[in-house]
Formats: sequence, C-alpha cells, structure tokens
Amino acid sequence: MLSSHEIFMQRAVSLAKKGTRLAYPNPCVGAVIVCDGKIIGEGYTSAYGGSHAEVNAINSVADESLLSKATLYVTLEPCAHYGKTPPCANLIEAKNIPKIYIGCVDTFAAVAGKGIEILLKAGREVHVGILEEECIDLHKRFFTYHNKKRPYVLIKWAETQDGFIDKEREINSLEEAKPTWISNELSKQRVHQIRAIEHAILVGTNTALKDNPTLTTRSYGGVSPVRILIDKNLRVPKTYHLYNGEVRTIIFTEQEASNEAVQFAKIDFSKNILPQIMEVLYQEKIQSVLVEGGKQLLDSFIEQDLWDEAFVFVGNDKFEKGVKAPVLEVKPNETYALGTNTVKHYTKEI
Ligand SMILES: NC(=O)C1=CN([C@@H]2O[C@H](COP(=O)(O)OP(=O)(O)OC[C@H]3O[C@@H](n4cnc5c(N)ncnc54)[C@H](OP(=O)(O)O)[C@@H]3O)[C@@H](O)[C@H]2O)C=CC1
Ligand SMILES: Nc1c(N[C@@H]2O[C@H](COP(=O)(O)O)[C@@H](O)[C@H]2O)[nH]c(=O)[nH]c1=O
Ligand SMILES: [Zn+2]
Repeated sequence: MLSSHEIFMQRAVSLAKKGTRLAYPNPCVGAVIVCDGKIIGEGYTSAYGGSHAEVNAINSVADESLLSKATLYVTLEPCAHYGKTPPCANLIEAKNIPKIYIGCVDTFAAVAGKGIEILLKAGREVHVGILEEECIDLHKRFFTYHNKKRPYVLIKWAETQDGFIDKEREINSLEEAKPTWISNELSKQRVHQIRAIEHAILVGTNTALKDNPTLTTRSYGGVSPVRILIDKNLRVPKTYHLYNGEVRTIIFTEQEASNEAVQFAKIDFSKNILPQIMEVLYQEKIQSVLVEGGKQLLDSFIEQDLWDEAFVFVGNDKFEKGVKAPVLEVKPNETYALGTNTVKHYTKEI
C-alpha cells in the first residue's frame, strides 16, 4: 500500500505528465502543496520559458498564510540557478514552506544537489527519493539528454505473427506509396499518443519512399514531433508528405540543398551516421527521438546498442515472406493487449 507521501507524489507525477511535450527542453515537473492532509495547491511546468511547477503550485494556493505549515511534494529537486526564471529553491525558502518531499535529485550540473542544499541551509525538513523510480522515469528524457549528451532513444515497429514488418512490394506511383498496416486502430492511437510525448521522430530513406509517411499525431491530438529523415542522395520526392511543411522537418543528407519547407543537415555518410545525427539533435536541444523504422535503420540502432526503450506491436496476420522484423535479444518488461494486438514494451535502466 502507498504511504500518504507516495500518494501526494503520485499526484505530482500525474500533473507533470500533462505538460511534458510543451515544457521541452525543460523537464516537466509536477508539484503539490498539502496542508493538514488536504491538497491546497498544485502545478506543473508551463510551456518553455514560462514558470516552473513550484511557482505555479505556490501561486495556486488561495490562502498564502497556510504555506508556513504546509508540505511541498515535487517530482524533481527544485532548481537553484537563474535560467529563464529565478531559482525555485529560493522561492520555497522565501515562502517559509517547512517540509519538502523530493522525488529525485536533479543530475543537471546547474542544479545537482544545490537546490537541496539551499533548503537544508534554510533549516527546512527535506526528504529525497519518494516514488523515486517513477520520478526518474518521468524525467528520463531530460536526464539522458544532459548526462549522455544525446536524446533519449525509443525504437518502435509493428510486426506480424511470423515476424515481418512489410510484404515484398515495389512502389511504382505516388498512390502506391503507403504503409502496409499490420497493427490495428487502437495500436495506431497508442502510437500517436507516444508520438505526442516525444520530441522527434526518425525514419530511413526506404521507409519514406515506400510508405510516404505523415508521422503526425492526428489520431490522438497534441503536438506532432519534429520529423527527421535520413536521405543521403535526396531520393525522396518533394511531392511526399515529409515536404508538406505541416511540421518542422530535418533531413540528414550529404547533398547541398535548400527548400523552404524543410531544414537540411549535412553529415558524412562515409562514417557512422548515428553519432552524427545524435550530435545534431543534441545541438537542436531535442530531448527524445522515436525511431519508427525501417528494418535497416532500426537494426543499426540495435547493433550499436543506441536505444533506451522499445515498443513492438504484434498484429494478427502472417505474411510468410517479406521484410524481416528486427530482433531484440532481451525480454520485454511488460506485455499487454490492445484489442487483438499485443504490445511488447522494453525499458532499460537509465
Ligand atoms: N511495420 C513497421 O512498423 C514498419 C515497416 N516499415 C517497412 O520497412 C521497409 C523499409 O525498411 P528498409 O528497407 O530496411 O529501409 P530503411 O527505412 O531502414 O531505409 C534504409 C535506407 O536508409 C538509409 N539508412 C538507413 N539507416 C542507415 C544507416 N545506419 N547508415 C546509413 N544509411 C542508412 C540508407 O539509404 P541510402 O541507400 O540512400 O544510403 C538505406 O538504404 C518498408 O517496406 C517499410 O514499409 C518501415 C517502418 C516501420
Ligand atoms: N505499418 C505500420 C507502421 N508503420 C510506421 O508508421 C509510419 C506511417 O506513419 P503515418 O503516415 O503517420 O501513419 C510508417 O512509415 C512506418 O514508420 N506503424 C505501426 O504502428 N503499425 C503498422 O502496421
Ligand atoms: Zn525551478
């Protein structure tokens, strides 16, 4: 059974999940203020440049005098640095909040224990590590980005019962360029929900040529991720969806090119391209990337052990031949049904 501290922290985690996508490149933090066992204030990080969770929670309290006997629950260590806003640790001190429960320490160098230090120096009671696993999971993109200097990488594909991601097929016209659907409508919505959380989405050249993907969140809503395409020789026609200007799109190529609908990033294809792509995404402050295929691209991420989380959607069909699905040599952490489909979810410790 959860303790009351864990229940309030769980509420802070749920609040944080509401704002993940808009807070980028900030972590979306959740905060709850409790007095006499009742929640008197709540908040989560505003869209980038806006106020932090602690500020929003404090501002939401109707009777400020209660703060001096209240407890603050916050998913991430309060900040101690002047970024776009002043430090939250100083605000908590100024508002005389006596008890602070923190989900996890912020490993970002500008904070890293300094927020806790300010609160302890001010004589506050500080507890760290409440629902720590959930809080680290919540902030995994932000931690990976700062600690590994690359975005958090998720790989995802849909495969048939007999392990194929497509049939054998040739594309002879624009009309023929569309995905072979393996997963069902519920899975599609789940994929769009995942897309709505992640910062960017990446596909390989053959996937773009055969599927003419849109890569948006249209079945779920929310912000669509930045679209990323690998296209060494610019083989994907400008009539394809990726050039429609609907969503910010970056194309990795070795060609000199310009186009008002997309952004080109030149890399050296004679070398391993994945570290180069990671470096550009890092410079672009992109904190997570969902790799949606195809086979060759997914295999290169798997071979280089460059993934943090994976989703495999298993449909009901058997193709008997076609494009073979990638293989993960580890067991899924969870498996669940989405209607008649099965989802295998793999996570790694960050
Ligand atoms: N069921 C599903 O979930 C999915 C199915 N698919 C299917 O998969 C198929 C496409 O897969 P596949 O043919 O493997 O192609 P990919 O989409 O992986 O694209 C491969 C091409 O992209 C470039 N590329 C990819 N990775 C690298 C790398 N690491 N280094 C350098 N260049 C790279 C190369 O282009 P170049 O040769 O120009 O250098 C390469 O030929 C399609 O049939 C598609 O429908 C795709 C996505 C998901
Ligand atoms: N075929 C297949 C998938 N294919 C992936 O989805 C992309 C198409 O995206 P969109 O154009 O936005 O619908 C496609 O290029 C490929 O990366 N995904 C799945 O969840 N299930 C499926 O059965
Ligand atoms: Zn802050």
